[in-house]
Amino acid sequence: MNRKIIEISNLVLNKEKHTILDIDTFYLEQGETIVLIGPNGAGKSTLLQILMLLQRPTAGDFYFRGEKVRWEDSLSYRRRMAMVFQEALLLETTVYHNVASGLVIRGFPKEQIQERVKKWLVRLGIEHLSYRSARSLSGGESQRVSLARALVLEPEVIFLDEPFAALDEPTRNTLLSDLADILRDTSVSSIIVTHNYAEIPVLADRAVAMDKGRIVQVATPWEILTRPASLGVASLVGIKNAIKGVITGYDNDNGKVFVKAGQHDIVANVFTPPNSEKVYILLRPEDVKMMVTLEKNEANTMRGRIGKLMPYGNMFTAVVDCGIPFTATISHEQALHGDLTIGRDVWISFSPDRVHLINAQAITPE
Ligand SMILES: Nc1ncnc2c1ncn2[C@@H]1O[C@H](COP(=O)(O)OP(=O)(O)OP(=O)(O)O)[C@@H](O)[C@H]1O
Repeated sequence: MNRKIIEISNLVLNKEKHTILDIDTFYLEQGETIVLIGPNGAGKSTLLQILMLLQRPTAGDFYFRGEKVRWEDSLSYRRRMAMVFQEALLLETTVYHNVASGLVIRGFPKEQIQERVKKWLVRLGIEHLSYRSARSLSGGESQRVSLARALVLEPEVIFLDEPFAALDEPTRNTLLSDLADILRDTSVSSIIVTHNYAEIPVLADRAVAMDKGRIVQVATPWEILTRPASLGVASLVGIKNAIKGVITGYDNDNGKVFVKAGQHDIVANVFTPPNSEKVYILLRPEDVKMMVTLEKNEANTMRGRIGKLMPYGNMFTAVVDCGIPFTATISHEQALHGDLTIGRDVWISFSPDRVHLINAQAITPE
């Protein structure tokens, strides 16, 4: 059985002599959630518009449930989809009528409308707001209404374009977790655009990274967060250490690669190293441990001085100058008990398992 709900290939969108999108292949499977990331202007929203059949590409194949899309019937496909935007676009009426409106337009019988609207108001925790004017709602409540409006249609695919971007952090976190539960419990397939990589492990079955109108990586959440394919993707997923190095040796039997970075010899446990001598060493700040006293002098342990402290969610990161700067997150204990002072001499350490190497030869400075 073809589990692909949406499949596109060789898709190109040109506007005013510029290529806005150029995508070889992309698909979305039944029940799957894809999180789409990319810098501003990468083409994420434009891709959603094409997948929603709101914009026709210049060229390319587009299949919906295995059948070639008929653009002249775009409305019939759109009725099987729903969209949620960053700003809740609500009608100036009650919450109940906002949620019911799509079903009314589609001519559903009254009892079915009441039943479905109630179900989704309850599911999104907004039943108590049913008779409130949509105008009087907070940002978080409005976005819950937007989600209910989309989900009440029981679409086959739902597209969400930065749905949490305008919300404060606690509101965002509860809504994020509720949405993740809903997406797991229903058979709806979804594509969610975000600039917040922390949403990837909560929501995604697969993550897709775009840049300059192209798809540059498709990966599992774990892969994209720890094994980004390029410096661009690394910066999108919060990798704060991208250190230039040169490969000095290999231990192929044990999957080890030795890299010189500044005056340091770094060990990476990597079975398929990049095909170049010059590399970037990529490391998540969470994988760099900072210590005031040295516990064990293992591989990849070095001495340095705290040069900068920065907020990082509810925590901090320290930039430790070891000849080259390494960014480390600081444990709760260290944050609470005052090990943090700029100028303090510390040790940092990271496991060879956590080191990801990418080719630096292919990267030309912009
Ligand atoms: N109708 C159009 N005519 C010309 N250029 C367009 C048109 N629509 C989009 N673009 C350009 O296409 C590029 C992709 O825009 P798009 O909004 O899809 O990016 P995005 O990844 O969603 O960005 P953001 O994260 O800022 O929302 C941008 O450079 C934009 O200016």
